Amino acid sequence: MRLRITLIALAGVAAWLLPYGLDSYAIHVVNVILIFAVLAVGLGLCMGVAGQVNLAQVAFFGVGAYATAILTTHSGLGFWVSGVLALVATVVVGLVVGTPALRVQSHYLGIVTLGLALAFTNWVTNAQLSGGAEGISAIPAPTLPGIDLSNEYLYYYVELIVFALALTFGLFVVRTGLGRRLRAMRDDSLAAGALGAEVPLLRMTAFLLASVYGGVAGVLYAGLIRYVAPESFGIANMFLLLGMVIIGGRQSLIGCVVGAISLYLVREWLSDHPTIAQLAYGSVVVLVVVFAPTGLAGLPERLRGLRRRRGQSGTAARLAPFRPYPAPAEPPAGAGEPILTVAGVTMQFRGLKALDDVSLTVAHGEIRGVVGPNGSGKTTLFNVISGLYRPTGGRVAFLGEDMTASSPYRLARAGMSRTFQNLRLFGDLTVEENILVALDRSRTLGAWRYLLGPGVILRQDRDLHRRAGEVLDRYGLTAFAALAPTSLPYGIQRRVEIARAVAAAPSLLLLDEPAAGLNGEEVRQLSEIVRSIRDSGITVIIIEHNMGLVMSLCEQITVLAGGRVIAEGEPAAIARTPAVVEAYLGDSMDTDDLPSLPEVTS
Ligand SMILES: Nc1ncnc2c1ncn2[C@@H]1O[C@H](COP(=O)(O)OP(=O)(O)OP(=O)(O)O)[C@@H](O)[C@H]1O
Repeated sequence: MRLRITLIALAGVAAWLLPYGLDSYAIHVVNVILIFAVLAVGLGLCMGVAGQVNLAQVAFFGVGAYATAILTTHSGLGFWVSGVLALVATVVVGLVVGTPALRVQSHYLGIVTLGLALAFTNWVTNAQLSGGAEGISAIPAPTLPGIDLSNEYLYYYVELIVFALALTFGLFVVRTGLGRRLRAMRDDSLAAGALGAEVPLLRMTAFLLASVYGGVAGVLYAGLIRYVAPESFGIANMFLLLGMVIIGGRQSLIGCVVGAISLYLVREWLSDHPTIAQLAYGSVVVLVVVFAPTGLAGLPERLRGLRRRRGQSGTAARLAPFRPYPAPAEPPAGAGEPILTVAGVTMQFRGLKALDDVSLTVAHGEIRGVVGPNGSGKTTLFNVISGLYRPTGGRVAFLGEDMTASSPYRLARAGMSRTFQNLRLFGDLTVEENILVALDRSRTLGAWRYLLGPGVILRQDRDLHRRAGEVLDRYGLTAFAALAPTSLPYGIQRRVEIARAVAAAPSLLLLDEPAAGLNGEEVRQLSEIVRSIRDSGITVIIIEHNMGLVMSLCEQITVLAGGRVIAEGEPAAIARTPAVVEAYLGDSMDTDDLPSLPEVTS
């Protein structure tokens, strides 16, 4: 920590003294680099941190610059007033660009945003208001009392302060709740949604953030160059920006700044050879993508990883025992009442009926098993219940409300949480951050606090870290808190996923084959964990092929075969049901002295 503060202080002093050693050309280059650095940080937030393809960053930049130019020259407004209005205009454009993000998947956004960027260049080249191909010149220099900002040495300090604020704000976002949710969405939007992250709004927020940075850079550019023309906001500069972010490291904002500095210097160096310059950027980007996919900023971490793989280091951390939840003093409210009702649900995938008129009711406080042969529709049932699939027929009611086809994040916020058959942990987040994403219930619409109440955000974050520490401790995972979950043995990853699902404070927990890939001792621990979760007041539905576990853990079992419920009842009775034995259990189970159960006819 002390080293970090010293480094920041040294960088601050160096940046403050920098103009003293520079001639007028060099300070101009530095000023332009700072503007590109602000742009790159904005693009890094949207593309790198949030994983949203954004080819409209250069258009945001253009809107900021052009709006300032138009307002100062045509409307006669002062520079700073125009700058603020230009920023508002850019944010409005950001909202428009971000709107498709509410519905369209990330890779299509590339096309949508590219279209918008091209439309912008087209408009400014042809519109009278924007001065056509000639652009707008004679933008008045910004003024500050007693300071002549037409002097680039002094303008540098304005830019430096804005850049420092922009970078600090970006880092603040990345390291707190909003940034964690954005990163979780980038890693696995499906799992993030299932934990309550409002994915569509988060996507939109990513574009809004990018637009703010684009607008700020545009205003600074208008004040520095005092002339705007279409070629500054065209596709060539968009690719330059993309190169900066890719080279620097998409996920690291500091990396984006390093990328902006290095690529702009290369551009300056090759400014007399534009064709070679384009080829050079292209080659550098390709080399980075192949040899350092995480960018320059990710290199130290990759080298550490390499050393670990060579056995020079490694974690000796051990899984500690699970500490059971204290049982609540009184039974949970509504005990015995239905918490989930699935009524006549059908799920048709083109020619295949994965679920056929499935009905079941689960009571508060129950552990329900769902079993059946491979392909019988168990996971599809979970996907319908948790909102990932919209059923072709039937209804799902949760906590007394019809929630059929509600989006996963709404169901998660209503109190439903789940794990996945094929583990969906956020691989680029640490184990602790995985838990933090689940614990954090803040609404995306509350993100305005980042601007107006950062103190509240910091306090919330401290509290979340404390609670994450408690969760990790309960699940015996403290030693793994700072590690990437994917670097851990399978059994530990399964436990992290369960801890994460429970951290979301559900009333209903869906576990999809939690024992898959676990050894005997791990299955025993799992059984203890699930029972304790239930005893703490959470209803559990568990899909499992491990019949020993299901029989010992579940109070009720629903058996699916070919997408239909073929039997339902207590474990002992299920094991005696001829249709179940025939469809699933085979004759390997000793069922002689178990009572038989009437088959469910539907
Ligand atoms: N998105 C989808 N598109 C098309 N078919 C699907 C889709 N999801 C599931 N299916 C099909 O639906 C059927 C039921 O699959 P599901 O994964 O629900 O079975 P399961 O009982 O969970 O199997 P397992 O025990 O192997 O996990 C399968 O035939 C599967 O191929």
